[in-house]
Amino acid sequence: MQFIDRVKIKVKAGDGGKGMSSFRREKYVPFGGPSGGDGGKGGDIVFMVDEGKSTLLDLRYNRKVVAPNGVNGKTKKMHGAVGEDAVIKVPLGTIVKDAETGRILADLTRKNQRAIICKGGKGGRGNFRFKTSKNTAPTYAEKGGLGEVKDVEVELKVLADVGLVGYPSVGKSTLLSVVSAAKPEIADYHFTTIQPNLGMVQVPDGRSFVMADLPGLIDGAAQGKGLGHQFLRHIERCRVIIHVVDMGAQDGRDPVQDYANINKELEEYQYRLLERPQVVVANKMDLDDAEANLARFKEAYPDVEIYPTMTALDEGLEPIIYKAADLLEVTPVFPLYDEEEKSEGVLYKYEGDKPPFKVHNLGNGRWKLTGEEIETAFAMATLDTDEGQQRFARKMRVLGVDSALREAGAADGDTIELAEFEFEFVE
Ligand SMILES: Nc1nc2c(ncn2[C@@H]2O[C@H](COP(=O)(O)OP(=O)(O)OP(=O)(O)O)[C@@H](O)[C@H]2O)c(=O)[nH]1
Ligand SMILES: [Mg+2]
Repeated sequence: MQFIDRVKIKVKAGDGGKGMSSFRREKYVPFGGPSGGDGGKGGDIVFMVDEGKSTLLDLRYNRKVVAPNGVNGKTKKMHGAVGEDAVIKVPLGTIVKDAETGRILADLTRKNQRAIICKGGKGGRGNFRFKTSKNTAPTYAEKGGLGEVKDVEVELKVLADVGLVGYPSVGKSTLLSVVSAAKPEIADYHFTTIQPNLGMVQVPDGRSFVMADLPGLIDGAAQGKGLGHQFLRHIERCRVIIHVVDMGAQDGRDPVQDYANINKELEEYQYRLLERPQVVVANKMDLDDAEANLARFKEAYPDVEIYPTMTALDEGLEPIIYKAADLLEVTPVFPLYDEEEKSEGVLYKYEGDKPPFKVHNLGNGRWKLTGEEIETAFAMATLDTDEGQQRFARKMRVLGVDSALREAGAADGDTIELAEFEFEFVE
């Protein structure tokens, strides 16, 4: 599940300090030689991976980053101090492009990776450097070099960190709408949400993460009921789950049972989603039976930490945001893609669990892929951003199908079944 977070910023490396022009003046040394020191180098603009970050939110508030200049050279051959590098910390998977040319300046895919995006200007040389046998008293000293300036586009293909899970109409979309700027559709009928919505959540202490509002689950989802597989698949990439339970128990539902049922579906699904850390939310505490239901819930699950909320009234959400951020810090980062897997585009792997995909060998190296879940597979990687849809429509390439056909020895007109395939988006 991905969407694109993109910020344009201006960056400027520090200018080099001026070289000094001066002469030694000492007692008993009437004509001292040149003694002007070199200027310091200007600071570089460095982008660096910080695994603690998952969004580019900081950059939105700081659109111009300037590294300090080098200090001018001094007398007595003393160098000016070097300007410190300005280090811009970004999440793993960030790409830095030149905004004018679109050229990729850095693709930050490794832990602690650093990339110099703008070089600081060189320090100018002081006049003592220009002393020669012919000119023993040069007055000339160099100016410092200018620091590079660039407009850069910083781009991150974001994976959702936190996913909202629960039965339909428990208030998942409402929760996302309150804690982020996202505007998902909210309504009192089931399955209002059929595609994930993503929002950026900012924790008051400065941390931030991406939250996905997912379609509601129902009993039997793990067996594929009610588009269950499609919906559960979205959760695979979320590191932390916010499990929302409706304590109002409308529609004759029982929150105690609901909680167990949803966890059962998570457990039965192939990637053992139940092992993801959960924040359990008791929503709709404003409704009549909610208190009594919550008491029963606590009795049934004395070990479960539960957060009571009235999401629609924006009550009780802050502790949930903190808790989710804390859990993210101790939950491993899902790698965006491995080094080897990376080609020009981002490579996605889809492993089918339902009916395998069928490849119809049309001959002449052409083939057609069909299967119930193909759309889901593609949507999973593109998500429903406008940009994603366009990419989806125009620039996708499925890999490995030719070799699968070859291996199976499929003649023209034959159809083979495929359990998994890889695809990538090509720029
Ligand atoms: N009384 C009350 N109603 C709430 C609260 N939070 C949400 N609701 C209402 O519950 C209904 C469903 O809310 P949604 O946020 O659309 O629920 P959802 O879980 O996203 O539902 P699906 O997308 O269908 O899975 C809406 O009418 C909300 O206004 C709350 O704290 N109290
Ligand atoms: Mg919804």
